[in-house]
Amino acid sequence: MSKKPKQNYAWSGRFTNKMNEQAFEFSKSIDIDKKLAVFDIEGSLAHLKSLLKAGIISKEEEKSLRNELENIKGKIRDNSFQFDEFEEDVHMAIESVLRKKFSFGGKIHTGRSRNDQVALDERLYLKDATQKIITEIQKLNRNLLKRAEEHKTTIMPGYTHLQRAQPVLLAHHLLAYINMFNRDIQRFEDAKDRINISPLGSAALAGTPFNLDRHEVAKILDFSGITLNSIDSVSDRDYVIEFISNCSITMMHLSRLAEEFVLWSSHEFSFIEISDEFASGSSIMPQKKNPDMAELVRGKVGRVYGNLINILTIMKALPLSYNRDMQEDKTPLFDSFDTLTACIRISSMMLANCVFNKEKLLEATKRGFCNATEIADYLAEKGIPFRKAHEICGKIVAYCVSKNVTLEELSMEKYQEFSEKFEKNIFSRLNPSSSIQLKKTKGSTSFKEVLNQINYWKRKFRKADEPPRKP
Ligand SMILES: N/C(=N\CCC[C@H](N)C(=O)O)N[C@@H](CC(=O)O)C(=O)O
Repeated sequence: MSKKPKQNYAWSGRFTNKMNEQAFEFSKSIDIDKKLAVFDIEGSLAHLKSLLKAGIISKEEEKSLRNELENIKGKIRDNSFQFDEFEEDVHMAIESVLRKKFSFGGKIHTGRSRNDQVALDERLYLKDATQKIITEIQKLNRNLLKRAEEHKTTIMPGYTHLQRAQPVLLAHHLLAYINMFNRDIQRFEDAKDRINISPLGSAALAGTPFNLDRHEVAKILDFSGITLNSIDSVSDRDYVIEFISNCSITMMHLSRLAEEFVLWSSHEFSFIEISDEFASGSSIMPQKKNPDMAELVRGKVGRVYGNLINILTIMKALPLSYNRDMQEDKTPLFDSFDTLTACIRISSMMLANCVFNKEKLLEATKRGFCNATEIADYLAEKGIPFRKAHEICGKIVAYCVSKNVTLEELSMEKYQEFSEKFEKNIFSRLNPSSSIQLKKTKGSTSFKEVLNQINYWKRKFRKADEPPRKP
């Protein structure tokens, strides 16, 4: 005997039969969108005020509904609220409590549709999520700055094409990440302008004949304004796309850091030792210490990129305005937030707890001809056109490769065979520390410039920590 689903229909007037059980299971979203419950209630509380002002509900009705909504909110917060699994979604689940409790409970949905309601809930969720992500990135950047300051004189090879290129300061390398993550913060900040607009009052798509003060509702919910077009209000999911797109860029940056953790912790590099707390072992090979956290961060990028393609595909070619397809936006949205938050936190902890192997980092600058550009620059300073200087230096490197020696090991006579411009001071120039010291351009790896960069970020972070000035 087939089990009849107990569905609570808001549209029972129009329908003779209940929905097929499997169709109901297929289409309900309560298990996913209950994450929006607290935001849904905030929206309903603001809507109540608007209904009261428009004379649609009485003061007493407003009070009873408000108290019940606060009661549900409290239960949701302490996890004791029982979502009715026979309701289709979070909006219905909360509204039905009011409908069941009060004869006037259904008045709450006057001048409102789930179409503007869900857009509102998502925008409220995103206001919160965006600020949380920004805070997590700020913490990561502070950890990066701390490590950079500890290593403001630690020298390492800088790479291009993953080939040793020129000596740089480890601090400089870490500061590069601060710049990347700071741009991520700027992107999330910038998106706030487009999130922070209230769609409530747009109703299903056409607006409502009830005299609802949309600005008042926006003010109560701390939005900076209202959406301009009711059709766009319920059709739009750009804010979800933009958020996941911003998450994807941050994940991409995290994946680059993760990749360097994986490479640098390998025996071949031995630049860092990942703390035991953030590594794992092998069930068979006793010697192994695997950088699993970094690999997982690298791997989870796929989820967030997938979420971006998911939401872009959901929205592609959808006719205006609301379509049920859009219900599918919650999974990629929530997953992107959860995944990114977890990845930032673990990366930050791993970074804070790893040990940089200063000796190995320096040693690596001494092999691989990291100092070859110094020779070309030296000759160019002596008036030889850089192209020619490059060629001379290239020949010296080729000679060293054939003899299996370093640039430091060549004699003065040998240098002069390649160019009479060489003088004794070439040898001090080959030292990685002087290569760093001699850099003059702003933003370069010189000790002075790196210190300037450290101080720049310190000032910036200090300023961000100051309490906002009262107007
Ligand atoms: N079914 C519907 N909207 C549901 C929005 C909520 C849904 N769970 C979602 O997350 O998208 N649209 C109806 C209006 C309504 O139910 O309020 C329509 O336009 O005909």
